[in-house]
Amino acid sequence: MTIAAIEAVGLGKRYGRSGKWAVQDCSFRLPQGRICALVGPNGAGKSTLLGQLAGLVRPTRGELRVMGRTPGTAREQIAFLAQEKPLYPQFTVAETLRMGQELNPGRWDAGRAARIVADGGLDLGLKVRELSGGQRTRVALALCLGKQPDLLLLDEPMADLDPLARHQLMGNLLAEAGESGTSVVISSHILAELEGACDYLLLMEGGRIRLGGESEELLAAHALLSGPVAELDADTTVVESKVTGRHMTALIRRDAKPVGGDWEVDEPTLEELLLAHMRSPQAPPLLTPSADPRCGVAGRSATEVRA
Ligand SMILES: Nc1ncnc2c1ncn2[C@@H]1O[C@H](COP(=O)(O)OP(=O)(O)OP(=O)(O)O)[C@@H](O)[C@H]1O
Repeated sequence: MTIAAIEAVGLGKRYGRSGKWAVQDCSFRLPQGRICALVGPNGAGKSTLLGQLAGLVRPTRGELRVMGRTPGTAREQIAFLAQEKPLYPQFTVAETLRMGQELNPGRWDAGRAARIVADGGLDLGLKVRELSGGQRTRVALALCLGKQPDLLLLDEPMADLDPLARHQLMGNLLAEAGESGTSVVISSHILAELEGACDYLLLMEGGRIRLGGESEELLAAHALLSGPVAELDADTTVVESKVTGRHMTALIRRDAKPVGGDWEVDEPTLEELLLAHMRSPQAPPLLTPSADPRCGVAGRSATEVRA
């Protein structure tokens, strides 16, 4: 099997000796070249996991490999855009890019960094402190992509951008990552911006992975039923069901057998899938084979994971 961009087994992080676990028992793989959405409610553990992947937060437990190496020894292969987007306010945009070049000898792609800045119409002579939040995001992203990382980690990068700038920058990011085969993990609360942009998904909640794998496979592993109120088969895994008067809708895990009864059966949208899981913490976790570090064989259908 080729080396995964990320491989985590039993990963955990507890802040302080008696603090609560911010990340717990996380096991998953991210194959190389994927654009992975990392989603989950506030406090789910996304930033902590990204910090671990960047080699900035030491795991309390478990194993973590990035491109086959421990994150601390793979720093030159990783770029991390934290929520705070640390940049030197007194530097101009041009000086910031020069700093990127000097900090990344042998890896820096000046053309790519300049292109990202130019696409935003940014004046290279402006100081960082004179830029808007969205313009700073663009410069920070240029620094990350100019480094030509094998793994790009983005923690809510688009939060301070207007919808048009978000759309534009996401387009830039996907084009640049696609061209270079960079693996990307991007955390966001804006589900609409992830749909269509990401081909892989990790849903976290309470420090644990709830869903992991190819977005299309995860969607295909579920069915959205609607129809008159009726009993579902006892062996059906129901993620969420809602009754309104005599009408019922249910999101279920699909298995090999066809769905019986008089249901109208649809595939859920990504948003429906994620929201139903976030509202239903009792639903069992699900990893597709490519996301399961214990499953060396690709091509099998998604399997439920014992927590
Ligand atoms: N430095 C820290 N010290 C102590 N606890 C922390 C620290 N950082 C995070 N936590 C706790 O760890 C848990 C996970 O936080 P984290 O920031 O990783 O979640 P998140 O999913 O990124 O949240 P958000 O979507 O709000 O950014 C939370 O309960 C938080 O209070």
